[in-house]
Amino acid sequence: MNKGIAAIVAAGAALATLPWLGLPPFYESILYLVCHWIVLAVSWNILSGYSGYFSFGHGAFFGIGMYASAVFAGKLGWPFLATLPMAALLPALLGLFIGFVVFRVKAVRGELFALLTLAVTFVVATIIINTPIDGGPGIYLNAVEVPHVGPSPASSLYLMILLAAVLTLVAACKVQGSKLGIGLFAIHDDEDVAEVMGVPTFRYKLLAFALSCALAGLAGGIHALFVSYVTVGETFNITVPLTVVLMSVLGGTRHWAGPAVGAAAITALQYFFTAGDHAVAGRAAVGAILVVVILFLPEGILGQVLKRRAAKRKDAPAPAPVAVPQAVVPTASVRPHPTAAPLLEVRGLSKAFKGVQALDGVDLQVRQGEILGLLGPNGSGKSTFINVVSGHYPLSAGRIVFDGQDLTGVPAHRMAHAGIARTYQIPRPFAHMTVLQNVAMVAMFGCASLDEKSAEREAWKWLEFTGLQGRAQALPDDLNLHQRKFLELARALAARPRLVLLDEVLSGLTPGEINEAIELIRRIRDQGATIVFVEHVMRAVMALTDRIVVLNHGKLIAQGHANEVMRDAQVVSAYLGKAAHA
Ligand SMILES: Nc1ncnc2c1ncn2[C@@H]1O[C@H](COP(=O)(O)OP(=O)(O)OP(=O)(O)O)[C@@H](O)[C@H]1O
Repeated sequence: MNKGIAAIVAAGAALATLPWLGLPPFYESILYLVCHWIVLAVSWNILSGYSGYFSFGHGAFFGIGMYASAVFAGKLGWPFLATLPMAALLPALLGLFIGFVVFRVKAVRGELFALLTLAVTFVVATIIINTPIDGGPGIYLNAVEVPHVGPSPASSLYLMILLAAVLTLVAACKVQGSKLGIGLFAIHDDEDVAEVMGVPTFRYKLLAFALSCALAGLAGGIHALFVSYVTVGETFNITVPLTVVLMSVLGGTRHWAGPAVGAAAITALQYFFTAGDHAVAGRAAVGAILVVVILFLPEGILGQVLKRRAAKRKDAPAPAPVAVPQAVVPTASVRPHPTAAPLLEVRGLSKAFKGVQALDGVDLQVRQGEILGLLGPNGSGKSTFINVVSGHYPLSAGRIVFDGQDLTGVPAHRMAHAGIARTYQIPRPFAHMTVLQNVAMVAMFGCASLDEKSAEREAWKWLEFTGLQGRAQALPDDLNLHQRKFLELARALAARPRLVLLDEVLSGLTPGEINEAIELIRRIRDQGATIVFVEHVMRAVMALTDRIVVLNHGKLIAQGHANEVMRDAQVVSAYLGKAAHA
């Protein structure tokens, strides 16, 4: 059991003794509310905080849970405990359905997802009030027997919500520490890159959404019995989503415990002011605190504490350098045989953007073990080629066959699993992950598919290889361009790919840095990787490539040995005049 889960279980066990301590009922009722909001805020955070998909529909899932228990126990006479699985299942199914439709559409991210989920709340409310589920008058649960979990009905309700809070916290903690959590954090920072690095983004978002909805529904089911009278007006309003967002932002969304801290703080504050008959002042105080937190602690209370601790760790001496592993010691050069089998074969590859034919029927083979230079004037389609072959963009026509496997139209994460890795011309690291985490996550999700510990070891190896080991705990924003480019390289290599697509890794580097990078690329090939190399720096092209192909207006106009291709009249007129000045 990890430390977080042990702490949650220990705290839960201690709080479970409360009903037998003979304390005034006041404690149970305030703790009920704290646990209630912990379930709602922490469950919301599993999707929205971790992956950045802010949902304003949490009220709908909570409300469906309430109505599930109200209908099954209040109207149909089910024993209350038997209604709770339904209270969790029904919102989870709705979440899966919404996610299945919405998560496929790239345009529905950010504020559109928030608005869409808010709209779901009103749609669900309208259906419930206009059908026999409620029909208007609300549902009474006075006659429903409270399960005898504790010494009194109030303490039984408290114990049930306490158990739900423990479950929710354990789930959030487990998710955060798992591959799912790391994938969700990557989605948060850059979903397209996460997919290209091997994260099955669609599946992960669906899983997180379903879990988040199920836990909100569970809180709703218990709350139906707590309030004992359920109405649409009181259930499906903006209060639940707004409150959980505020609690999570206050506590911090990047840690499972953040929303729990926010939930405890805001509930206690509101209770304090309400008990003193100053409810309005209480709301104003909560609002003022939030303004201060958003302005001065954008990562929330817990986020700030963790940041300070991380900063202290960064100041600590760097861990002893890892021994340079065997794999990075240059071996005898693995030059491709001229008749080596093609690792990648594209046929009729085309990509059209609105009004622009970026790739137009490109046929190309990349042989096992070669460094293929991809050249062409600006706008000729080189980056688009990499974007299409790595799955970043869907192709418009053509076929992609990799190692005999037809990868046409498969999602980008499957291309990564098959062994294709890439760098971005403008580095796109995951901004909230350290350099080490950026590289380790690719070792977990890419072709290597390592477990967390092995992935970290692998990441150290590539940081050592690229000379970034001293910056392992830095955030990408703290790196200069040279280091960010090498981070891109380290990430691509940590996947243990069979084909590496390098998109202008040398642009913007000084001559000394270019020499270093050329040496590095040689060493990558010497380990057996096949490389497609987009570059304008001609001396690097001449020094590194076995073969080059030249694109112009999305069409392949020449291919062969660099010396021959450079003399081709079409290449000279389309590209070389310009390249000479690059
Ligand atoms: N996302 C996009 N949306 C619309 N048009 C695009 C997009 N990406 C590329 N293009 C267009 O496709 C064409 C090819 O662009 P691409 O970036 O592949 O060229 P390139 O050869 O890599 O150029 P450079 O050397 O400047 O990087 C250009 O006309 C470009 O404007």
